[in-house]
Amino acid sequence: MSSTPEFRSGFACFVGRPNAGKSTLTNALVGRKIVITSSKPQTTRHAVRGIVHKDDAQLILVDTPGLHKPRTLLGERLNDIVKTTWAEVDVIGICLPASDKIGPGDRFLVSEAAKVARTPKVALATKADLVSPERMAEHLLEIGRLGEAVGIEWASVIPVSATSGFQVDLVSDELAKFLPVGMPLYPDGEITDEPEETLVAELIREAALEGVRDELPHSIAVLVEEMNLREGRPEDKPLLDVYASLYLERDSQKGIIIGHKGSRLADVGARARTQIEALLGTPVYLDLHVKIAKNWQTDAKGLRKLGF
Ligand SMILES: Nc1nc2c(ncn2[C@@H]2O[C@H](COP(=O)(O)OP(=O)(O)OP(=O)(O)O)[C@@H](O)[C@H]2O)c(=O)[nH]1
Repeated sequence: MSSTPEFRSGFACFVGRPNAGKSTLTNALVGRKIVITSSKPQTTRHAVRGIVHKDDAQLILVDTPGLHKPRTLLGERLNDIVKTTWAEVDVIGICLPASDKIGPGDRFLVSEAAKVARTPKVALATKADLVSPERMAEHLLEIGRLGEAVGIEWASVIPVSATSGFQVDLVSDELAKFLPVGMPLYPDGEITDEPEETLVAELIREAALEGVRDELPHSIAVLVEEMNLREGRPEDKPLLDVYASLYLERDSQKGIIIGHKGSRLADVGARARTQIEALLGTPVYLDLHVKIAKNWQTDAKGLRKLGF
């Protein structure tokens, strides 16, 4: 038998009241890197915030909308969505900043999380660098008591500082323990901390290149012209409008990309749209136009912008 531990892959999300340090911890874990790839089917319909690549695991951090005390039916529905996510991930990290006393906001979140009984929960005492060891000890006791009060058995309780790096690796090790054994869901692909427009452009480019990479090796560039949430949509049914141009170098390449009666371009659009939705966690309307980049070829800055 091999002594190599099995590879694990799966999903985690961070829960915590505003300012609890979720984003900072996500960035620290991911190392400011977000991996985007289009060569594998996305396995989550939630927004991927970052992917932690470890030797023996791949931890995909997904985003959830904030949970609020429901005052309306819509509020309740939104909370249902959040709890569905909590039930779908493999482990939940609950961020409780050591710099603050546990308050009603924390209590509400933790008691809601307790209702998602089957997902393991790791308590993270964030912002450890801001407090004395005595205060941290007190905080850890409070966390223990809070768990008991709401019926959560913490899988572990970890002090961590995202800004100093203290125990950030321990957090990823601990979260990874709860992932199922499985192959990486994302390849070790391109790593970037680019803004969303660039990531979206890259997804469209990948979709367009699929199957024609040999014919059009470096000839496709994509520019996202505009990306906006459509106005007037109900809060629980957002739609993101994405207007993008797909630039080719020569007229003769148009046929390859567009296909018979536009069939290939329609496929490219559909594939890209699915990917963008998985990345951003929002339904997307994608308007994709094919253009020739002749004018760009004399414009060095424009070419660079397009990635030629
Ligand atoms: N000193 C210190 N500050 C931190 C740490 N983590 C986060 N912060 C700060 O705390 C503030 C909130 O951090 P965020 O990561 O944005 O918190 P969040 O939970 O994502 O907040 P929301 O997006 O509002 O839900 C920021 O000013 C961070 O710089 C930490 O480990 N140490």
